[in-house]
Amino acid sequence: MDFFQKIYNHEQVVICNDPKTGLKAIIAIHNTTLGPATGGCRMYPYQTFEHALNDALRLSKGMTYKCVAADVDFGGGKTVIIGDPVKDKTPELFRSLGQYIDSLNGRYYTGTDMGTTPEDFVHAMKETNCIVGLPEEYGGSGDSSIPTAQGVIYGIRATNETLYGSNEIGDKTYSIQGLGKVGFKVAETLLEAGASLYVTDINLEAIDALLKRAKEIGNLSVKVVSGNDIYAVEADAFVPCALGGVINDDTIEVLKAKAIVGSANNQLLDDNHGDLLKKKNILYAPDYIVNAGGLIQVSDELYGPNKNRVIRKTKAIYNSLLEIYRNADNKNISTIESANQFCEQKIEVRKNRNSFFSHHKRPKWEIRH
Ligand SMILES: NC(=O)C1=CN([C@@H]2O[C@H](COP(=O)(O)OP(=O)(O)OC[C@H]3O[C@@H](n4cnc5c(N)ncnc54)[C@H](O)[C@@H]3O)[C@@H](O)[C@H]2O)C=CC1
Ligand SMILES: O=C(O)CCC(=O)C(=O)O
Repeated sequence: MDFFQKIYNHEQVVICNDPKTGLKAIIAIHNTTLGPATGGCRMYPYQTFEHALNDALRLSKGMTYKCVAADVDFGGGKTVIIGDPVKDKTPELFRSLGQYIDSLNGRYYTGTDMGTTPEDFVHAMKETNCIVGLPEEYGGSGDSSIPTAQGVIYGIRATNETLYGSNEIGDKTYSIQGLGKVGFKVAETLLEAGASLYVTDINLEAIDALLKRAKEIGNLSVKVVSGNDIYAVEADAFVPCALGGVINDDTIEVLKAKAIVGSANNQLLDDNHGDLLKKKNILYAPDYIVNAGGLIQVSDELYGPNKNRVIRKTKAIYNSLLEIYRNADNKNISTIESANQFCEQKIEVRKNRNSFFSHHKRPKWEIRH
């Protein structure tokens, strides 16, 4: 497909190339109808530029929807750095990225995503004010995976409520893919509630750490499975907390879980996989609804951090998801279609208001500099 066709629905795509620091990155700004774009920065050893571009485009579009659904006055954007987070990180690389972000003059704010940590952005912040999710000692709101994990737990509760008429989480079995910043915390909460788990991670240290934590909690109902075996285990809910695209023709074929609720961005390889899940009677919690906790926290920083506001907005994930499930059921559509319609209607309303009043004066609020 032609490059411009591919980016047709995006407002702007910035290619960052700095041979002096080794930075190769793509910043994708999808839509700024609601406000300046925001979205974390992922670092991954993409095999090709095409893979990286596709990821940036899909992730930034997801951020637009996530902002609408979470009632956050931002638009959707995302950065991907092509590189290995274990070997290729340097302070200079992140300072260079900071300069590119700064060149966008407040059109885009970034922070962490898979493969990056708040500490990386302490370097980037030396070059730009447009950084969120910094460590608390640098004036940020700290680890955004905490509210993200809380949001996933609210999502699991709403799903259990819909399927079983009770939002209890402790009497069920969950299969968790990925025990990183979010997946580990979700696993911990489920174990504390008394649940049984199947877990997998390509990082064996993460698995060891969870087994150790399970011992401390006193719940040893953790079974470790390898790789793709996670899809076929008998679980009440599959909880994807690693990569996107994991819900596809192959995995839907073998999935035994009755529901999917996880933090991974872009879990469905394609939106038509939402229909396939519906056909198979697997209740899918749209990823961008349940994983909004981190976004809620980092965007809140721009008003001055306030933990109570973050907790209140993260809790709202529970009712939003119940409403999306109800609408999907009433209209006989997939849950992702139900969530998309909910967001697209809101964007349309805002677009009309923007063109009526003077849209170019955004942002209306006083952003901290
Ligand atoms: N951190 C946050 O606040 C948010 C994270 N997300 C999404 O949630 C997902 C997880 O994010 P984090 O926990 O922050 O990332 P992370 O990088 O801390 O953890 C990801 C974990 O998945 C594991 N993993 C990678 N490939 C795997 C595979 N094929 N099979 C099993 N495990 C695999 C990694 O070893 C790592 O332990 C990502 O898709 C991210 O975009 C979404 C919203 C906010
Ligand atoms: O906006 C951010 O910096 C963090 C949130 C994010 O990237 C996400 O929810 O995927």
